[in-house]
Amino acid sequence: MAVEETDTQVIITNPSDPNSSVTILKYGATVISWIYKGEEKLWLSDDAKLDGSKPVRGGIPLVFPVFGKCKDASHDTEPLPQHGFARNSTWQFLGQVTESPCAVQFGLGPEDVDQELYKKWGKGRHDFTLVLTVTLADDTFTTQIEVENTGASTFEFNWLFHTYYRVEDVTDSLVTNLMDSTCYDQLLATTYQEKAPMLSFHEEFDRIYKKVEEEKHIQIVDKGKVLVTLERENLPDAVVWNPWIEKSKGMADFAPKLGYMNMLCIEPGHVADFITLTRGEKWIASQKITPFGEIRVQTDIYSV
Ligand SMILES: O=P(O)(O)OC[C@H]1O[C@@H](O)[C@H](O)[C@@H](O)[C@@H]1O
Repeated sequence: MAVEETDTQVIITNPSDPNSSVTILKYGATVISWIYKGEEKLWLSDDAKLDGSKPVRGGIPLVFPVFGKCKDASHDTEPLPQHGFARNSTWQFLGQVTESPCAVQFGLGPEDVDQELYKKWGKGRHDFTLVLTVTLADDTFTTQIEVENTGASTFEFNWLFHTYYRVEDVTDSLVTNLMDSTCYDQLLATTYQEKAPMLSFHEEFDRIYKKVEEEKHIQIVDKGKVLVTLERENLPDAVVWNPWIEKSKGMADFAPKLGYMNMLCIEPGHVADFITLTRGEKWIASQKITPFGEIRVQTDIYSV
């Protein structure tokens, strides 16, 4: 069977390759595993809580309606906790939508969110439907989100696929095609133009790359081999994050303690500013991940 549902999760197996699968936890509609040809591609902490007691440390947590903690006291999302409420709500499994490639959907509405938490967003007046579509094709894995404003009040939101990739050694990993983008370094609280043709990782890293052109495919490269080619639709910003030693030590659900060496987050989103949806409007965005590729150098000046 290509799609198997248990009380807590949904597993998709590629009918043409039993060694390729995706596991999605209903809690947060969090993808917790993507195995391609027998190899796990996502990082999941050994101490990640999968029982709904806190957002999952690893996989692909979903960030909505706010990225980080909103610092603007007058904004609707300001009372919400870091990264909003989608990652810590149990989504409804809507079923399989296509057979080949195999795709499943999950839905979230205000009724699925802890009411105390939900009311922190615009005093509970925003009505919305989120539909997540997870598609496992032979050589690609796609997560797509549709946000619909089903209420009378206009709302503003951020979206982010907080994707944790598994890497062998992060100090050997390079990230391409962010050169020339405007970057906000969250650790230094400064904005500058990225000049490095490839990013490398030797200390804590927490940056938001803004308005990265859709034609640019962000890649993770390890010793000349492309581990990930990431295509984005409607997701102009990309957060690149590694907590390194001290920060990961401070996270109770982060294990093993040297796990920061084996993970790298590349998080496509719309976070540098808010998306506005008026009554009845829909917004759709997706990330498509290919676990290989040719190295492509795409700068603002030339593309190979
Ligand atoms: O611990 P959390 O809430 O899952 O957040 C993890 C990280 O998520 C990243 O997206 C942020 O840029 C970091 O600043 C943050 O530390």
